[in-house]
Amino acid sequence: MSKGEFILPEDFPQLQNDTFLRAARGEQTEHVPVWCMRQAGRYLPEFREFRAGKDFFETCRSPDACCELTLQPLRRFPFDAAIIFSDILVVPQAMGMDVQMVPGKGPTFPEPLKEPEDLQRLRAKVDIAKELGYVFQAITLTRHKIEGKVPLIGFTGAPWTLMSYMIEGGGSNTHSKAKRWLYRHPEASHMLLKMLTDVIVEYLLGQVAAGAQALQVFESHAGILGPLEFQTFSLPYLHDIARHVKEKLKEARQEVPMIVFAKDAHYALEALSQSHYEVVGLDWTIDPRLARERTGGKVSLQGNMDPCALYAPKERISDIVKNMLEGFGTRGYIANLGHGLYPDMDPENVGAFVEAVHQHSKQMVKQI
Ligand SMILES: Cc1c2[nH]c(c1CCC(=O)O)Cc1[nH]c(c(CCC(=O)O)c1C)Cc1[nH]c(c(CCC(=O)O)c1C)Cc1[nH]c(c(C)c1CCC(=O)O)C2
Repeated sequence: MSKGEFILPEDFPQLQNDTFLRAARGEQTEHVPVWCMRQAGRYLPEFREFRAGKDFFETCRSPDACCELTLQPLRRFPFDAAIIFSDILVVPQAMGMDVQMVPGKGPTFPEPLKEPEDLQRLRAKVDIAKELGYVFQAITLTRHKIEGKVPLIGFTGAPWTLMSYMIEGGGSNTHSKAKRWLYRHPEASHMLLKMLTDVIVEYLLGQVAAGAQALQVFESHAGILGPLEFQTFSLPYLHDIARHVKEKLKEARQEVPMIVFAKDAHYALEALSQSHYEVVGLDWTIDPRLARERTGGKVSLQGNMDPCALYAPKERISDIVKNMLEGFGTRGYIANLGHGLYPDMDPENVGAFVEAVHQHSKQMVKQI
């Protein structure tokens, strides 16, 4: 696929269930759509079996494997959307950094960025089609193989979250190495965030050209910033991403809803609801009614059941879901967890969550 060449929607099987897309646009649907972050993941025995003995990023680079892993959860549960199997750390790889997934430890950068001079190690101009073409191929293949059952979501990490990984070199409790840059090297920090933003915009446009029907931007490390730091080092870049992606899509007469998930960013709810994203994703620490109030009906909301509620017995899950639905209401709402599924979660309880969302929301819609 050459740059700027758009595959026409009619090339793909027709979409049969558009509840997710309609809810993202703020419309009333017959039932509340539901999907789960990390729905393609280790809680599924078939996922563990398929991934066994294979390197994580090798798997990410195989379009066939990504397609299979994306489809696995759909064979079990009536999810209303699929998310392409990949990882946010393919972007730092595309910029020239080595990233490995170490079993039991998680993502690891053998040579993280230490000082501003290290920015010179990054590719100044990234050939997105060359470096990340495998993700685009995975999306196109999956969009065909999904046979129009549900929409396919593409995604990226947000600049601050990626920057923090690139400097920390892996997971961290304090993120103090990355935050040190913000306080000590603000100019170099902005330089890096801008570089990431440029790559991310092209990457997301490539995903849409390849067939992604919605885009989610993961600012997973928002909560580690305070309000002022978020306003300075995260929000402007989240804005720029949505603005530039939408501008380009408009030129190509395409419309794709965008979701921003800034985990633990309570303080930024109002700002996020005015940041050009159709949907704001919420973690479980925010009360649904309060979130509606603070976002003032400007955006659709997505979330936000505590993933750990899936450890509860099924009847209790049903009650928790009912309560959540009553808090959010059924219009302009996409049910999800407040973060990803954990590997030790019981697939049966995930099924109970999905069923409870559909069942309770259908009842509620009938009573409107
Ligand atoms: C921070 C982050 C990463 N990756 C991602 C984020 C943002 C979301 C969040 O806040 O969790 C995003 C991501 N990672 C993965 C997906 C696939 C789609 C889906 O959600 O189903 C998505 C959307 C696959 C994956 N990415 C990863 C797995 C598990 C590892 C495996 O399959 O071997 C999956 C299914 C690995 C990964 N990748 C990353 C981490 C922290 C880990 C876990 C490491 C561990 O616990 O050992 C970085």
